Amino acid sequence: MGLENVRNIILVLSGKGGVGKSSITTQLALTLSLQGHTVGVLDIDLTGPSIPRFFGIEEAKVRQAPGGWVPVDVHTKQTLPSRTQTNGEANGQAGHEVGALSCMSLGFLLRDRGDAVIWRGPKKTAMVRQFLTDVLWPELDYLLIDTPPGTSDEHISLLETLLKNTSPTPSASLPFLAGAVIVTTPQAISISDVKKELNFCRKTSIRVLGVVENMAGFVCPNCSECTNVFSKGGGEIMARDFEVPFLGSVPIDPAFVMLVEEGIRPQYPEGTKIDGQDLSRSEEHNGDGKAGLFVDKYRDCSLYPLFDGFVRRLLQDLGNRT
Ligand SMILES: Nc1ncnc2c1ncn2[C@@H]1O[C@H](COP(=O)(O)OP(=O)(O)OP(=O)(O)O)[C@@H](O)[C@H]1O
Ligand code: SF4
Repeated sequence: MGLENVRNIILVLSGKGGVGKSSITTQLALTLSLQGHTVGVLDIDLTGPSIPRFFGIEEAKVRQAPGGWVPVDVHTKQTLPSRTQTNGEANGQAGHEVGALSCMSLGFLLRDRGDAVIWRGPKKTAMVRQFLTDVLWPELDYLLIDTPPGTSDEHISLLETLLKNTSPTPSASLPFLAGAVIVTTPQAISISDVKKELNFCRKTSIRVLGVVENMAGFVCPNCSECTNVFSKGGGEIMARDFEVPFLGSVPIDPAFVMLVEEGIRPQYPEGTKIDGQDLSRSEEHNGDGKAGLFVDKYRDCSLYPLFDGFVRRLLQDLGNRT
């Protein structure tokens, strides 16, 4: 079984496509790594494997070893230089310890990036099983599984295989199926879809670790304003109704898109604040294009402080089992 080196498994689910599930998975993984944990990401969104694009490693190829596939390293364990805050105080660290991050996705196995995957149920089922059993993960604190939207053949085979090979409690030697993070957007349609996802978790006894409401507002690239484009708060109300934790709202940040698309380090106008946190930094950065580590640039993104908070809350709930 390819999961024997994994301590905790977290699923990322969404009721419908395009709500930002893969971008949330990416940011949860980067944040866990920035908190010093060793992380893996398994992308089983077979019809739209986008995780390699988010990490900027689309050209990477997975190596076949005698026991299975060797996942691609997004970055290794290392120390990044510490950041200096705008108030001039160093953050108190000699450096920032970052845990290793590796990734497996069908995207690495397709001959051409544009190749479409049009498979029937049995082939999808076989592929998901193979991804769960044949990937040679290194020792991982957390494995995040990015799933396709909705509740599909992939989900059923994923759960069948996982429930056989994981433990529902953190005490056993098997990986702990910690639960699921559910991603939604504020629009009503996506919220009604996500209710189906919450019901799916109830029926399958998957613990909901939290709901994230993505694209809840817009960070203006010209001024320090974050505007709520859609009505905010639907995700929180729904989480309350279902008695599951609400992790928080994530605004649309054009700087995050530029980071993913162009590899450009996020920069914000003086005084930009999100949830009261000042994002301006005293350091001057030039546009360093594709060069430089993705995780290092992500530290400057407005969304990182939010995810840092989400992950801390989530791990506290889980009892920080690493
Ligand atoms: N908070 C955000 N700020 C800026 N861009 C975002 C944000 N969330 C998502 N995006 C962008 O929206 C697009 C869709 O996001 P993503 O691919 O994560 O959605 P998805 O739910 O995984 O989609 P699918 O189900 O089709 O795979 C991506 O280009 C992503 O960069
Ligand atoms: S929020 Fe203000 S600065 Fe930003 S685009 Fe709108 S009007 Fe312009």
